[in-house]
Amino acid sequence: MTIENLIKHANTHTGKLAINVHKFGGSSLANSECIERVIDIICRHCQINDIVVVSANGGVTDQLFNLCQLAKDEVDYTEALNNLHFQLKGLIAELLNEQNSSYLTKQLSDDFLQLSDWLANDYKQQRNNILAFGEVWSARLLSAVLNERICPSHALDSRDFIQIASEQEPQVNYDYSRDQFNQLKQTHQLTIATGYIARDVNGQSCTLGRNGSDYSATIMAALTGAANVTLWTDVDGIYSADPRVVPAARKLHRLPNGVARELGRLGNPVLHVNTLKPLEEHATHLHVASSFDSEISGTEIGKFGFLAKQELSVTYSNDVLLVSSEHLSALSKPEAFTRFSPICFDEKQALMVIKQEQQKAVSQWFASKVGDVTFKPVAIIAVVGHKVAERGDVKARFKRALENTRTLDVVSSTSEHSIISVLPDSCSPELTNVVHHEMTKDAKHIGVVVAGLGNIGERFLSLLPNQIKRQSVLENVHLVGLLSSKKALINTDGISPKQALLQFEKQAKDYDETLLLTWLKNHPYDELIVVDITPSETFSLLYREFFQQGIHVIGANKWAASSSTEYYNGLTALAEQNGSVWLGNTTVGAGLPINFAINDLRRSGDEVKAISGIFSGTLSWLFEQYDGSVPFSELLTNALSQGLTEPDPREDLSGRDVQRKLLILARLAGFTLSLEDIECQSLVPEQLVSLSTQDFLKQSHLLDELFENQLLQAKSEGKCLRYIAKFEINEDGYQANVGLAFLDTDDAFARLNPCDNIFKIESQWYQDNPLIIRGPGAGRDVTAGGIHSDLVAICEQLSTKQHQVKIKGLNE
Ligand SMILES: NC(=O)C1=CN([C@@H]2O[C@H](COP(=O)(O)OP(=O)(O)OC[C@H]3O[C@@H](n4cnc5c(N)ncnc54)[C@H](O)[C@@H]3O)[C@@H](O)[C@H]2O)C=CC1
Ligand SMILES: N[C@@H](CC=O)C(=O)O
Repeated sequence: MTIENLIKHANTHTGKLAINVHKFGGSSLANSECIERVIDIICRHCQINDIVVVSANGGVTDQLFNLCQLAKDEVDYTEALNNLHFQLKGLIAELLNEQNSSYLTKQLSDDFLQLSDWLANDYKQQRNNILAFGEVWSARLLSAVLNERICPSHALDSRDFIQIASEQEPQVNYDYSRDQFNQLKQTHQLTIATGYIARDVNGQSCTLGRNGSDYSATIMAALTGAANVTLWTDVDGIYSADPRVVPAARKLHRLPNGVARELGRLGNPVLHVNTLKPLEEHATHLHVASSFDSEISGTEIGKFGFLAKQELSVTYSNDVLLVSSEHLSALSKPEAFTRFSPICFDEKQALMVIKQEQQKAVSQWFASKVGDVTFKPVAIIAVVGHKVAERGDVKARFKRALENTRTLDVVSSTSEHSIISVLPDSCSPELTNVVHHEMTKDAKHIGVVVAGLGNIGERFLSLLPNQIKRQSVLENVHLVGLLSSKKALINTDGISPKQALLQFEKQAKDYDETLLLTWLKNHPYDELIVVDITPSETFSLLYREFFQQGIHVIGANKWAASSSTEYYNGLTALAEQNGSVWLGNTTVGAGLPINFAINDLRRSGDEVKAISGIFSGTLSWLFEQYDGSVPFSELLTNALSQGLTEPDPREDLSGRDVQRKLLILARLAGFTLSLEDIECQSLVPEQLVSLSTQDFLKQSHLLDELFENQLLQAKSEGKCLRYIAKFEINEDGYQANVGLAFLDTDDAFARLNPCDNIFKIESQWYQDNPLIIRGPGAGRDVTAGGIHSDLVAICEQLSTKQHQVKIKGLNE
């Protein structure tokens, strides 16, 4: 959706649309290329009544700091000033047309006159005003570009409406700020507001400190009651450890509010503790997303259920101090807490752990008291997760991970969401990796969506609870979606496998493909598997979307694997490109390991020369039993009711199902062909071809005479009826066909149990004595079992797959 569409919408419905706040950090606005990306994100993700909060263009605040420092040191800053002016003029010229560019350049030049004057005469008093220029220029430029190209927009200087108590105590005066904002906000225009800056009660410019623009964004959300705040940044989410230190860190897709606050408190570089404060009393969801790849789903912070509460992460800090003093007793605990929010506090040992930057304030506090205080540099390592302090298993694992490490005996965090160990030496990357591995080694969460709840799908689901219980590799598998052709139930927090069909019956909503695809794009799982147990070609056309998102597919559905050569090759290439696993071992022979065997022969260097046999459980069941005593149509109805046939049995009788299976196997053996290359004999008479399935079943008695005649003829030659598939290579390439055959009654293909399939594989290694695979080739149990086998196989593969962390500057 582009913003133009939303403008139309906004003109009539502005009041009804929920407000979202989007914040772009400095690195996301560093140059014209980055700003173009931001504009693209705005077009795709913003509504006209949203608020965009911006930091200064990357590097500008540092340059302003530097100018202040040069002024203070009385060093000539002319060149640095000119360079900054030149850089900003260049950015304006690159992004705007001539008219707008000259207007903005003039404003910029006026600002530089003011800046020069302040630096020369009043840099101390005007320091915050000088720093504020960065955000003002950034907001002004972005707003001008949007106005020129995209939509009406206006820039606001947050100092004109955000009022805080003081720079040291940045509590917001919400009533005043909201009032001011409402007076300044223009309807039907996208608001671009400056981050990082505000004014105190005396009207002085203030800055909001580290991650100040994030704080501005959440303040804006609290002022406007926004539904979401997205922090667009240079990382694509919050990880279970700093990914620059721990390469195996996993993205935390959903963080409960309390856990996020604790991560911020312990110094997470993305989440500052102030950022979360304004949201404490609101139902606003906070997102962290990458402005460098807006399609990747980031981290969502809010209120979540069980699954998000299971997540653990590991964080450390080497910039902390152990404070010891007899005053740190129970009596002074409340005061110490109010003043310093220490990381750890142990009243029995009379010590606490604080951040290094708090040393001065703590010393001043102790100065008014009698007795000594000592500060000792230490480090901390912490495991953070929902109420971990109450989880004995987590504590035990944490202790085990620290077995060979020297620790001080202080582990009482001041939060229920962390367990902390204090280290006398700095925390090394090795230790962080060891602890992270121990805490998260079995935490890869795999979501499963099951499409098709019919004959086979239902049996697959009935086996699922026990499979999850018994197969350790399925331990972290969560059933999260159920789809039929008309209804869908998606529950990000998991659907109970035991109650799956009941919950589906009660809670499923009308199937909406757009909603489904949106959810799939943003799902919060480490891996997602779609199990396609539908007979639907339409559903198989979604595989492209799935593979584009790196989603894995288990297909019992044969459509995709037997699609045109071009489409099939495109699909397999796409899957490989995006790390998606596609398994479809039940597409041929139901649960029999035939696809697996051919794949394995090829993978290990053998060359398949011919594949033949009986590939249809349905036709095997029918012909093994059809002796003329019972009409053919009656047997067919019986096979249908046992779940042996395709939903429409003409798929079997026409030979199409067998034709598809032969194609799938030939492709697995490494040959390039398509359905048209396989000759197919249909057993469906012309007059039954175009009826609905219901009408066909009603008219199926019309099959009886045809099959009786075939049987009589076969018998007259001392033979029996079987439907055979055959692929073989010859001098011209290959030959492939499926059709009815009269076989000797003692032929290996004729002496099967009803419903059995038989596959004969001739290859370089199996020349004189072919490889034979035989067994039931259709039916609920064997097929559902085969799909479970694929599920276990995929989960095994995924358990060793490393997640690719995307961090600008690290691996991009
Ligand atoms: N019966 C057998 O022994 C074997 C069957 N298969 C394959 O298993 C698949 C399922 O077969 P059955 O369970 O017998 O079929 P069924 O007709 O009993 O059930 C099909 C299910 O798919 C759902 N569905 C149809 N179109 C859909 C769509 N576009 N989106 C979402 N759901 C959709 C239907 O609502 C229904 O729940 C077929 O592709 C079949 O070829 C594979 C191996 C063996
Ligand atoms: N109708 C099919 C079912 C499985 O694919 C068959 O009988 O082979």
